[in-house]
Amino acid sequence: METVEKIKQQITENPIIVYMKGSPKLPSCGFSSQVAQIMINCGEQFAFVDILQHPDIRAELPKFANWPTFPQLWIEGELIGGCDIVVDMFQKGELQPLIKAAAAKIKTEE
Ligand SMILES: N[C@@H](CCC(=O)N[C@@H](CS)C(=O)NCC(=O)O)C(=O)O
Ligand code: FES
Repeated sequence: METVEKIKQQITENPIIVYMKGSPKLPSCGFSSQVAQIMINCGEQFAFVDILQHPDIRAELPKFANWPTFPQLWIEGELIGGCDIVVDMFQKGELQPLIKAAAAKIKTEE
């Protein structure tokens, strides 16, 4: 499958997905670690892709997303942002409702 198709499939099939360096349990970069910690804190399941294991996605996603860096949080097929934005939204209490709403939809669909 073409990389862009793979990305589209991932963001469609996973209502909450983080593209990051390393894994939530073992992040390979402080920015990815911060976002993973916040996601864990929100208490809902989320998917992740370790872009260090997927150089094709690392190369293609920034073009597709029009966002140059990692991590990237995507909710329901839309880019929410990187580390700065996620931290800011979390601190303002704006992230949790988004996560909860997306997670609630997953639970209803099951
Ligand atoms: N200010 C950024 C910090 C993230 C960042 O600068 N990421 C860099 C270093 S980890 C990056 O992804 N560079 C491109 C790459 O490594 O492919 C944010 O809010 O997400
Ligand atoms: S890997 Fe060096 S700043 Fe993220």
